[in-house]
Amino acid sequence: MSAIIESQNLNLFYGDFQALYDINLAFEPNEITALIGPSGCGKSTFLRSLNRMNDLIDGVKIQGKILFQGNDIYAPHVDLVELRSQIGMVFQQPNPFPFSVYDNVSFGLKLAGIKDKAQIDAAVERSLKQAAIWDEVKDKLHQNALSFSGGQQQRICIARVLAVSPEVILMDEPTSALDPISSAKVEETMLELKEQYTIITVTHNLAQAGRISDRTAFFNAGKIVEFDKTKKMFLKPAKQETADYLAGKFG
Ligand SMILES: Nc1ncnc2c1ncn2[C@@H]1O[C@H](COP(=O)(O)OP(=O)(O)OP(=O)(O)O)[C@@H](O)[C@H]1O
Repeated sequence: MSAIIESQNLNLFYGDFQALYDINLAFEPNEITALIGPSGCGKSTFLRSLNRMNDLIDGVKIQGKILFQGNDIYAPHVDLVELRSQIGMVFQQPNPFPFSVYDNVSFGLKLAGIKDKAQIDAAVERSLKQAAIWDEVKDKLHQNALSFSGGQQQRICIARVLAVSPEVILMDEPTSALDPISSAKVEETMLELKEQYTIITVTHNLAQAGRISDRTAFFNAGKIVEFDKTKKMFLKPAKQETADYLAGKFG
């Protein structure tokens, strides 16, 4: 299989501080990859590099390449709105806009210039169904998204990403702000979504990584220590450092 998105010798600096060192990771389509590691090891920084969210931060310097479908996303003239519709992101805190469910989910389509109401209605329904929230909101599409529970808001945010038909979905601790039942629903949704999308998720929850991910990348101090199939890494890690982290000896 060939990777849908990959980093090649990625180094990232915040001013003088180097946060990532020579990261080479290739992500297979239709898989969930978990990024794990102790606090501050660079997981979120790496995730944000994959759709250029770090561009928003002053003083960031990036070396190396991120190839998406073979093309360097840091090449000049890359359209960032288009890039972020192909590589969407879901954040730790559900962050719906303070307007209706319908307006949240259709936001990206309208931004892309789509005006046909029937087309927008169909995309809103498809996305909410894929995000496993349709049944809960179908009669409340014009209710403010902020009036729903945290778990529902997170699935509305997932639907907002899906509406613009991404290939890759980046998730930064998507369940850590949720109660266990909402978390389980989001995990179930992720497993359904991988049939059609590629998911890369940061998680502090090793049990969650074990439950839902196909592969795991273990970061420590800005470097990749180990990257392998999750079952293999969790049962028989290649490096002592990984074994110690998985055993809870640090981090
Ligand atoms: N905007 C920034 N400016 C300067 N340094 C930053 C910035 N964002 C992150 N860092 C530093 O880069 C390093 C990696 O941070 P990052 O948030 O990527 O780690 P993480 O593994 O995602 O951590 P956590 O699990 O706590 O979220 C840390 O030392 C952090 O302090």
